[in-house]
Amino acid sequence: MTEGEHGDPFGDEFADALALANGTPPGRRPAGSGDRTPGGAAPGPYPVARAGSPRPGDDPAAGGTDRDRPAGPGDVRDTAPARPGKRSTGRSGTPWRTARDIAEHAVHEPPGPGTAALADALGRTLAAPLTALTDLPSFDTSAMDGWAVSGPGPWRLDHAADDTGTDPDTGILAGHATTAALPDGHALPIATGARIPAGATAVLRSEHGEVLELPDGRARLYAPRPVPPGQDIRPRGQECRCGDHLLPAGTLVTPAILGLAAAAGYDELSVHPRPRVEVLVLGDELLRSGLPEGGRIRDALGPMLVPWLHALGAEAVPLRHLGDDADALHDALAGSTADVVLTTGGTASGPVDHVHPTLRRLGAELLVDGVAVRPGHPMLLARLAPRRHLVGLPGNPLAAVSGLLTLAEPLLRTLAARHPAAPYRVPLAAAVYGHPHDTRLVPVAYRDDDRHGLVAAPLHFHGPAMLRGIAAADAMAVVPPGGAEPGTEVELLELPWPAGWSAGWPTPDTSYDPAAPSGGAA
Ligand SMILES: Nc1nc2c(c(=O)[nH]1)N[C@H]1C(S)=C(S)[C@@H](COP(=O)(O)OP(=O)(O)OC[C@H]3O[C@@H](n4cnc5c(N)ncnc54)[C@H](O)[C@@H]3O)O[C@H]1N2
Ligand code: MOO
Repeated sequence: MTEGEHGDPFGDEFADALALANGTPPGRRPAGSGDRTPGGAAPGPYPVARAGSPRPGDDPAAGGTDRDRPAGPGDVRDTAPARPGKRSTGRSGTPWRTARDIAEHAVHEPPGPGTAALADALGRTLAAPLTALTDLPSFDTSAMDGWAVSGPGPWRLDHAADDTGTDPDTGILAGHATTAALPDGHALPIATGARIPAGATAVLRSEHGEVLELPDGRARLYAPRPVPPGQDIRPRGQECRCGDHLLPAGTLVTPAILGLAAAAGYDELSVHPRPRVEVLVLGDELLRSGLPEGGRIRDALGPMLVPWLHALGAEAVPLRHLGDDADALHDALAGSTADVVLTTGGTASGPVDHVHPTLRRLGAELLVDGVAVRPGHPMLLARLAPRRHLVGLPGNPLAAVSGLLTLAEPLLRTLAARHPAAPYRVPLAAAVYGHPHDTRLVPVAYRDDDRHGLVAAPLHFHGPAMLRGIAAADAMAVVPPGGAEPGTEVELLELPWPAGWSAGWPTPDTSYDPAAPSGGAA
C-alpha cells in the first residue's frame, strides 16, 4: 500500500492505518510515493482542482433534475482533457450518500412488467399483488395419519367402501376422496393430506387409537380420551380464502413465494423484468485462466461480477474482455443495448485509462464523477442515452466492490423495482480508522459478543487491491469520516448472498446441464 494507491496523501495517520490494515509497516513510504501526479505536479496535500464547471455530483440536484433526458455533446460537463495528472482523482468527489441517491434516481421507474413462468420469476419483483386463486387448503384436510371419526367413540370400522374405490383397509389416501358420508359412530382410516369425508367430526391419530376385535368378529376403534370436534382437521380456507391478498406488489420473489404462488394456483406471475447489464472488463494485463506471470494477473472481477449482478436482480449478458483498446470500448458502448454497462478499470488518469475520454467522445452525461469513499473513489456514473447508463468501476478489486455497492446496486434496485434493504446498524467489535474526509467501506463479519450481542468485526486484508477480506465478510460497514470506536453502531451494507440464493442461483452461465459429460458446467 502506498498513498499513491489511495491517491490521497492525507498525512501519516491515515496512511499508517491503511498500511497496518494491509500488512505493511506504517510510517514508511516508498521513495517518491508522494509523486502521484505523473505530469510532475507538486505532491501537495490537496488535489488539483479540475478544469471546467463544478462537479455535477457535488449538487444532489444536478444529477436529478433532468433525468432520462437524451445526452448530447453539450451535456458533457467534465471538460477536462484526459491527460495523466490533469484530472483529479483525489479528495473531492460526490459525498457517498449523495452518490447513492443520484444512482437510485437516475431512472424514474422500472421497465414495464411482464409475465414469467414460476421458475423464471425467482429473484424478480412482483408487479401485481399476489392474490389467492383458491381457498387454502382448498378442502377440509386431514392433518394426521389415523382415522376420520364421526361423533364420540368407540367407532365401528366396517363402513363399506364407496363407489370411488376407497379401500376399507388403507382408507382415504391423499389425492383421493370418498363421496360417501361417514355415519355417526363410524371411523375410516385416513392419510395426512386426504380430504375429510362428509360426516367426519375429527381425526384420531394412528398412535392414539386402538383397534380391538370383538367376539362378534367385528373391529372397534377405541380412544383413551374424548376426541374434540375438529381435532387434526385443517378446515378449508384456514390459510386464505380465494381472492385474499397474500403479498403486495413490489415483493421480491423468493423460493418460499414460488411455493406459496404454486399452492395458491399460479403457473406464472406478473413481475418486472431483470435489468440487462453488460460487463466490459478492461485491461491488457488480465489473464482469464492459469497463474499470474510476466507482470500479468488474473481477472478477478469477471468471475465475481456476473453472479453478484444476478444476486442484485439483474441479468448479465455474456461479459467481454476488451483489453486497453479505446476504439473497442467506444464501439462496445456505442453498440450496447443493455440497460446498464458496467466497466471495470480504466477510470483513473493513466495512459490507458480510456473510460473518461470515451464517455466524452460519446457525449455521455456524467452524473457522478468520483465519490468521497474509500476504496473506490474514482468510480463514476454516466448516462449514455435515456434509460441507458454506465457505471465505471475502478480496477482495484475491492474498489470495484465499493463501486458496485455504491452506484450499481441503487441503480439496479430501481430498475428491478426492488425495495431498499431496511437500514441496519450493528456495533463495531473493534475500532476502525477513518479517512479524514471520506466515507470508508470496510468488510466485516458478524460475531456474538457478551456485552453487545451481535457485533461487526472489521476484517483484515481490506486494501483496495485485496479480496481476502470481502471473501470472508458478511457485510460492508459504512465508516464515517474520522472513524469509529468499538461499540459504535455503524450502518451495514449486507452482501446479497441470502438474496442471491433467492434470486436464482445458479446463473444461466453456470447452470447445471445434466447432459454435460462432467455432470455440470463449471
Ligand atoms: N495518479 C493517480 N493514480 C491513481 C489514483 C489517483 O488518485 N491518482 N487512484 C488510484 C485508485 S484509488 C484506484 S482504485 C485506481 C483506479 O484505477 P482504474 O480504474 O483506472 O483501474 P486500472 O488502472 O485499470 O487498474 C487498477 C488496478 O487494478 C487492477 N485490475 C484492473 N482490473 C482488474 C481485474 N478485472 N481483476 C483484477 N485486477 C484488476 C489493475 O491491474 C491495477 O493493478 O487508480 C489508482 N491510480
Ligand atoms: O485504490 Mo482506490 O481508493 O479506489 O481503491
